[in-house]
Amino acid sequence: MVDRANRPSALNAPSAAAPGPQVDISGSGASSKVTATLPSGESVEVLLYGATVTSWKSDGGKAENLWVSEKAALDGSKAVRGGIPVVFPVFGPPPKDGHPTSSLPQHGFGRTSRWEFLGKSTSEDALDSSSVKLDFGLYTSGLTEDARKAWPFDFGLVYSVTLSKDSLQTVINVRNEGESSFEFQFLLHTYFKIQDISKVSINGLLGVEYIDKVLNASTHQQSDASLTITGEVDRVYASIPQDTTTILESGTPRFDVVRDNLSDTVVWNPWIEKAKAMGDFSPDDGYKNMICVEVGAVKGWQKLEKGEVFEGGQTIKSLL
Ligand SMILES: O=P(O)(O)OC[C@H]1O[C@H](O)[C@H](O)[C@@H](O)[C@@H]1O
Repeated sequence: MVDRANRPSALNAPSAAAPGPQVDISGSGASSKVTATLPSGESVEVLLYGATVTSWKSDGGKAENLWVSEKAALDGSKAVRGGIPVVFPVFGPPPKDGHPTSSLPQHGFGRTSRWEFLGKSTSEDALDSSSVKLDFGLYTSGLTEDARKAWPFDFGLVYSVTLSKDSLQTVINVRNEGESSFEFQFLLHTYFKIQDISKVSINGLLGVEYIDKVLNASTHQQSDASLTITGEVDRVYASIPQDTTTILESGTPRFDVVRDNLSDTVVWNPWIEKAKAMGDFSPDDGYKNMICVEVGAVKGWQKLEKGEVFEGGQTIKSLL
């Protein structure tokens, strides 16, 4: 359990032992961000706006794993086009049927709220496998008035981002802090950086049913072991039995995406026309260098009664 009162006082207190992970806070206001770097060079950067991971470098800091648009707003004026936006409490356009999320914007308020940095915890061992965990919090009191009116529930979110040498783990903890129950959806909208979309394939979805948003939300079943991307793709794969989805480039595994207590995965690439039509998507041909593989709980709703907690997340492994 994260202690909400635990604010980082001495972020990088000197110690006699070998240097541990370095954690820094920089920028101000909506541009504030937290950066953590391991002694071996790997790093992660998290914008407080949306608790959006905007960079994750592995391989000693040499390989950036996340795609961020050159025109992404990083000043809190708009959800970040890239990195790992946090989608909560509704995925996509909210239902129009009077569901309690109906007045929220697309993908909810998680990615457009200013989160608090709750602090870091580190672990180190003799084998140079240190890791650092950064905790971020968002509570009803931290919402804009508009968001609070649109979704009038008392909740607490703690989002933990753990950087290890070859992996990044991002986990949400959702607590119902109010008197009445509420329903929500959650998704980690990860934009993976890849070299060439024409050489990418995605494994681990064989046999899974999906809703194809490009084909009028019709239902299909994944019949190929490898999904390749040759045009716009926007699919919601639901109730996936396999824990791991693998992104390959030229047949070589590049990323493993391991789901924890989340049963769905969205695969999205806007392709040529949709990429051009998005004002914050740049360069125009950036769609060749990104693929969104987004783990979540988005088919149906997660319900929490008073005092109940939901936890779910992903571990993404860079396989370079
Ligand atoms: O433009 P955004 O609100 O960030 O949404 C970007 C995309 O997110 C998800 O992947 C959805 O499945 C897509 O339908 C949507 O276009």
